[in-house]
Amino acid sequence: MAGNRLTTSLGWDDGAVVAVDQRALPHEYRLLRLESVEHLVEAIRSLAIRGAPAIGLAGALGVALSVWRHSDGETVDVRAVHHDATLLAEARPTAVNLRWGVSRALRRLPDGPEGVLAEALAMLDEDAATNRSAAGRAADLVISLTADRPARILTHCNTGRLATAAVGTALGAILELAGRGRVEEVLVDETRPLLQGARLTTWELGEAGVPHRLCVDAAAAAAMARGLVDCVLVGADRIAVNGDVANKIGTYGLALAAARHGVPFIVVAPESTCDPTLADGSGIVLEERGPEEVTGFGGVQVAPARSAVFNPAFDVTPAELITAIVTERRVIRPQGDGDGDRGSLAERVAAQTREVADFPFPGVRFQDLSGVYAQPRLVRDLAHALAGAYRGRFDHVLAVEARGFLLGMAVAQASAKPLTLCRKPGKLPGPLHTVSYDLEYGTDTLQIQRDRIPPDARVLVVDDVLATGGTLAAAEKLVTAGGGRVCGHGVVLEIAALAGRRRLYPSQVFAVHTVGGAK
Ligand SMILES: CSC[C@@H](O)[C@@H](O)C(=O)COP(=O)(O)O
Repeated sequence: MAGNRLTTSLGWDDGAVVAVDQRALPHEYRLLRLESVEHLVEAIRSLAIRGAPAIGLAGALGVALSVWRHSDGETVDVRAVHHDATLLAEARPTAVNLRWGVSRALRRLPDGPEGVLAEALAMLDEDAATNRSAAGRAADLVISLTADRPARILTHCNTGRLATAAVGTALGAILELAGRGRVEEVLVDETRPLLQGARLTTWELGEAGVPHRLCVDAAAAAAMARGLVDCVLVGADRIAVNGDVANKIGTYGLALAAARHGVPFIVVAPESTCDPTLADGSGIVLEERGPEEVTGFGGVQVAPARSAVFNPAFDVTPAELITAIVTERRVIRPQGDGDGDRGSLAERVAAQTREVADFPFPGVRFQDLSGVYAQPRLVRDLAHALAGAYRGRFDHVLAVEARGFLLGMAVAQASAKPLTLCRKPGKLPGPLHTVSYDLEYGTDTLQIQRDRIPPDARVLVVDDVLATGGTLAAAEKLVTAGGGRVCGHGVVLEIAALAGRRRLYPSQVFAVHTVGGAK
């Protein structure tokens, strides 16, 4: 088969498993023809075939190979097949997909070689459909959680077509986003020690023409701190019932950094990666690999000979650090799932917003967001969306009294930036900056303390509703009076008919949800 290209990362060819040799990429595209279970097991152990979905499919094809080898046309040596199945299932311990693939193919043993092979090939087709569905769902979620512009995405390891039978999981979602014009750049962790990111993900992104930059694993947290990442997308090797996720070593550190910087952390995986037997991640066996993967680099010994080595291939990310797990069937919110979590952020806001006629004065249609504040996860997602819209462009949050305080605090926490309160008269001890302005109904005055916002600070102004823009324009004047600079305004709801956006021009406005008219 050498010289040919497979349309998938692995398949079946006349009594043999064929697979792209992922050890040789990106320098050489080499195909393996594996005619014995022993060779297939070795290919899985040595990461010639790798990635949870791909090794699951390899396990199923391996059972087909075993039945093929141990059949005389009339009967199958069932003992020998079960022996091979055990070897296959134990080739690597962490990805539950491997056992899933082996046992699913084994269930067709009574149907003989053709039945088992048909099952394995059906699983390849299913994986393609699974990839498409999960990738589309994850892309929708990323768009709903990030600002209305192409996203900067960080990914780890390789979760693309090499790791699956089709477009991939997390990388599939990235390609889907790129197809929708929603990717500015992908930061690719090199993924020490075996460099699946540097060798394989960059290769796949290059072939797909998606802009990307490679970084050392240790640069990921710094990239988030510098506001270069809007979202982290990774795959998984095993997902416990509570949402703890095992994935390539380094994933846990990424999740910690993402939580620190308010960056959404999304896992994309097939349902076959979910392990219903494990209540949480503490029971996941984490593969430890040989010391030579760490002591050397590119075939050159870099550490002193016989250095002791700690080389776990995977880690477990606790559910509490994960924004969402997306499969082909569902979006799981490990921190809690409720009706309010479904749909885009704008739809969720719309569902929780009530318009009240003639309040507080006749002729005014009041937008009551009380329902929004009653949904803690919605507030968290709003805060991440507002902070994400200006990521890397602000170092201070200003919240406007009164309902803006609720949101401003959440944005300050999500972005780890200091918060200043912009208050009505008589609430703050001086010295103060004061501005009076016209309201949609009447006039009002706002104040901030003079020493709160450092000179030259880049300030994100947060409020719940943008109506005429009078309040936010006044808040902007207070910021500039203190020597600061407004980088933009963030609101949950914009009433377009009142043209507040025009009043604030040229300052940028990010609104999660817009309603047409209200007066
Ligand atoms: C769609 S692949 C998902 C995971 O399997 C992937 O992120 C990963 O950790 C792979 O590890 P590997 O050791 O390369 O098999």
